[in-house]
Amino acid sequence: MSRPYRLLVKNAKQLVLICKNSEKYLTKDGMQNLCVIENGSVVIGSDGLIKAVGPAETIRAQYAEALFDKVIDAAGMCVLPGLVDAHTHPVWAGDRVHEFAMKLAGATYMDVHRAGGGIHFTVEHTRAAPASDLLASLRSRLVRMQRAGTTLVECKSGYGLELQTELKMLEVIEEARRSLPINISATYCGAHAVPKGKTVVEATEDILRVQLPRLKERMSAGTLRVDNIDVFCEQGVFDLSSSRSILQAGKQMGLNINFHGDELHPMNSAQMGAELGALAISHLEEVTDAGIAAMAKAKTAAVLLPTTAYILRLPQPRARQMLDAGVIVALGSDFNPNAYCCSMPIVMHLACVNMRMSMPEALAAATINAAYALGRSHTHGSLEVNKHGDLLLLNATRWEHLIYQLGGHQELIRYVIIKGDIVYDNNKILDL
Ligand SMILES: N=CN[C@@H](CCC(=O)O)C(=O)O
Ligand SMILES: [Zn+2]
Repeated sequence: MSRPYRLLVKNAKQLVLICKNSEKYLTKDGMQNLCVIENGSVVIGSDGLIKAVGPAETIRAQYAEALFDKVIDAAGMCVLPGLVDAHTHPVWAGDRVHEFAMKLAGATYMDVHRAGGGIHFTVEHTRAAPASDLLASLRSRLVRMQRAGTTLVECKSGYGLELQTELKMLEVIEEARRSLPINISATYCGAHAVPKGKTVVEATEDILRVQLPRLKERMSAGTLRVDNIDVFCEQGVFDLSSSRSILQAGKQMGLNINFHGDELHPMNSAQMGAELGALAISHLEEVTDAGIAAMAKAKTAAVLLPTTAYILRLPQPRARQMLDAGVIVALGSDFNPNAYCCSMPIVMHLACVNMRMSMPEALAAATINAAYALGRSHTHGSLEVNKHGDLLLLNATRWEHLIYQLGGHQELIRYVIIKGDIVYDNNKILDL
């Protein structure tokens, strides 16, 4: 018989709870003043949920008689909630390393896209790839993210642009969800680009009349779980009105609206998303002041993606204006063949240096606010009783080292824990 408690992590130099009053998200001062306990412990039950967090002395007294499957002495270490990556495109075949060279030589994202590269290149390879290959590469990407501290990740389809391949991608995501410990939020992104040979109107019709109805059947039958609907709302891709009709149709099916907006051109995507009750909008490099105000009012999260602006040499999203206006700011890696980054610690570092966020703001954005953007902040994003026991242990006495040491997360992260189980032990890997 299993013992009543799965894990005790005791005596952490810093135990970073993020928040402690069941906040669904943090804004403004709440993001600056994270809840941190010096010398703390956390208890995870056999159901994988957090049973207690607090000062080490208090937990020691309360759990003096308890039995634990495992005890980790975290003296000299920091404990943080597992990181949440709110935006990724991790299912695809065919890398685009050749395009990186083109972009370094001056080609823009849309130059490459119009020349038949970019998303179209990946679509061609992903359509041709067997599901087993897509699953194998997805697994290794997710394991890589997990090693960098991510315990909940959003995963999009969107390199099929027709029913069969979009379903193939969502099935691969579903299989990963069933077979890997990492938590997944699945997103249907059939409107990621207008497929070759179709107009926007035809592509929109195909999504509304063919793809979404089939998806609805599969969701009702319980063979596919999809959480969010996404569209690339952009000049030369899906315009405002086609984006609106696709997002509305998804919402009617019970999906959360969570889409790409105002990336390369100001499209008024933010205002449209706020009006539709979008849970999140990603990118926002070109969002207007009115868009920022609308998102703050509607509690629509802004998922900022520092790797995109960095790699494409775009203007940075105006994080400071959004934060000052009270927008719920979250972060994502945007892992995709254009931006090959699996590491949320690197994303937080870029957010601090290039977008002028503070370290506490970046950590809040990569935990509780990213969980909010995925509709999961009641279960993830902070170390609070009854939430999932997903955490990281750092070989450092201050948590800020995770952001400060650019690219140092591989050495810093000692353990990654999901629902009380150790899913990554740095010492064991290094011993191999
Ligand atoms: N902007 C649209 N989609 C992706 C890029 C996808 C790709 O280039 O394959 C993004 O979020 O950056
Ligand atoms: Zn994206």
